[in-house]
Amino acid sequence: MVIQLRKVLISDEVDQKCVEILQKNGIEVTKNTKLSKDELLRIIPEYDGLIVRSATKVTSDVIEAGKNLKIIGRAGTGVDNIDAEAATKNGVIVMNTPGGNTLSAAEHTCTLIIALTRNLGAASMSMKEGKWDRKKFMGSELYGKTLAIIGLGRIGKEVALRMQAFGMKTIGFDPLVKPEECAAWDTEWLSLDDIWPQADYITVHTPLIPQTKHLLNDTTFAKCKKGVRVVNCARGGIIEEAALLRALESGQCAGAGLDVFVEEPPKDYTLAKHPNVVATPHLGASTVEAQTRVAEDIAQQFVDLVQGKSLFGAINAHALTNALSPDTQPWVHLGEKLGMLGSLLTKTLSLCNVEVMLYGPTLQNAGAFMTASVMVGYLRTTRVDNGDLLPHAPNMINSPVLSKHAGINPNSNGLDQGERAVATSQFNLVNAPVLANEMGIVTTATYKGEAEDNIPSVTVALQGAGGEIFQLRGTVAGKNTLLLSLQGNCFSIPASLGGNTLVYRTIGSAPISDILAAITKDGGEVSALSMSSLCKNQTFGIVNVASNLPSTLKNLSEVVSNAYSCVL
Ligand SMILES: NC(=O)c1ccc[n+]([C@@H]2O[C@H](COP(=O)([O-])OP(=O)(O)OC[C@H]3O[C@@H](n4cnc5c(N)ncnc54)[C@H](O)[C@@H]3O)[C@@H](O)[C@H]2O)c1
Ligand SMILES: O=C(O)[C@H](O)COP(=O)(O)O
Repeated sequence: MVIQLRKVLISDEVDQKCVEILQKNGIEVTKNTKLSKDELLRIIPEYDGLIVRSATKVTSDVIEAGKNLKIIGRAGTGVDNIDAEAATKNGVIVMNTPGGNTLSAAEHTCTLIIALTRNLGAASMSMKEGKWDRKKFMGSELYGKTLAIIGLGRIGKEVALRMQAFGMKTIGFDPLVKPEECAAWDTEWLSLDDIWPQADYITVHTPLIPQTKHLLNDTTFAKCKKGVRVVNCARGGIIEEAALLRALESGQCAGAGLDVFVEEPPKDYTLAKHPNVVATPHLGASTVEAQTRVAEDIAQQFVDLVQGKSLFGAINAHALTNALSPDTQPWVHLGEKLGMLGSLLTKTLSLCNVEVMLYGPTLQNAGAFMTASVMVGYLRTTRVDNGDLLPHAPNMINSPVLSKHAGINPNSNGLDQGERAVATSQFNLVNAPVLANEMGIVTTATYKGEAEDNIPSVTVALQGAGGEIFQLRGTVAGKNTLLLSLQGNCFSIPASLGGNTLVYRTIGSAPISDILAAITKDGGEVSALSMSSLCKNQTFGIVNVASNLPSTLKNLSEVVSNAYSCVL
């Protein structure tokens, strides 16, 4: 999958370095940070790429309107303002810049902890009002206190290291970090239930996901020490705002440092205005250094992706890992072509399993992209044929997905009579695995070592609901994609897969001269024909057509059992 980016829109305040790097690499850039939602919807079809921070809400309607959109870049960490599921289904890569603002966010968290413990916000406000109130703002030391860190990832770790310098004991919880890992940076891993009663300070550094939403609520506040102080520099909603207000009012919570809010900007400022709250307007990443870093990172990541060098930062393109190098491109094309052929030749199969078997060391790590590319080809062939049927039987599960993504009216039976080969290009390595899964198709890839004939190759087994299996085997020679066998029927001279192609199956054998004559009568000009061996009383043929594809296969259909035309 070669990604071409001609035009990129930057719709949030991103450092100018981003523009410079993209332009230097031949990408046209528009920066407009004042777009309304309607304006964004109107202009997004012009762009291949979109770069945002947290202000632009990249909702499913924006993604669907972005007909040319290939990538959405987040100059920062959190991607919760981007509908990543909609992006995946539409084949759009979502990419962030992990780590670019870690230090700034960690420093801001530490600032909030320190500000809380010495009443900095309120004391400073009172000075501005001309007051000299020393008694009111008695603070407490951090030395010897326990800081609980929920989420021991990049920022959590940096906060621990910094607050240890104040003599704080750091404890924490993270389901994905092992106790020995955080012990290496002097942080004790504890369960949440063990954490609540021990913590003097709690800081959260997780994404906002169902498991972390309202992690601190009435119940968990009640388990904490009276006078616990809390900090949220991660995402609004990890600490339930209403519960926090109640805990502040009752004194169960002595103070809160908040950089993020459920609604930004908040409609209701009650929490921010509370005397025991230090609040900032989502400033964790707002430093010159972090903004320069994330701007450079996202631009360079775009350029590296276009140049096929790296997929760093992509969060939804698992199948693209290992798929970018020029050496793998012919294999990706082979997968697509085997998927298309398989789809054509198994019209009545209600597909439920696809097994991709990989032979030869070059394909050892190719499972994800080969499976995805087979599914791309399979799904794209929905409308390929000589115009009569969908090649795979639609069912309750797959038809809405197929219809939507192939642009077919779900209320019609599929194609209009006479409709010709039209591959749907919406399918790509990003969305095909997800859509296949949604259609109830289970895909597996297995590396099998060397093939018996030592040819590096891919065998695809398509299995229907009744257990019937259709197998295709192919290989790559240089940039050429070749078919080695269909259903075990071998092509002694591998069939070249590419361009305008006719595919046929005969029961028993049929004279080549009759087949060639029929194609000529149908209006096709044959440039090559490869015929398989006769096996299980059938043969297959692949015909490369030099002319346009014939508009009818009437004559060919009279001498073979099945005939199809497609563009491979
Ligand atoms: N305020 C800001 O300006 C600002 C700046 C940068 C990042 N952030 C936010 O900070 C948060 C952390 O960022 P990061 O770069 O450290 O991310 P990260 O991915 O490095 O770390 C997040 C950690 O949370 C852990 N986690 C997931 N579910 C959990 C759960 N149920 N309980 C405990 N831990 C859980 C993960 O395992 C991971 O280790 C994100 O929400 C990010 O959006 C905010
Ligand atoms: O997740 C992030 O990177 C931070 O929340 C920063 O958001 P911002 O780019 O809008 O400042």
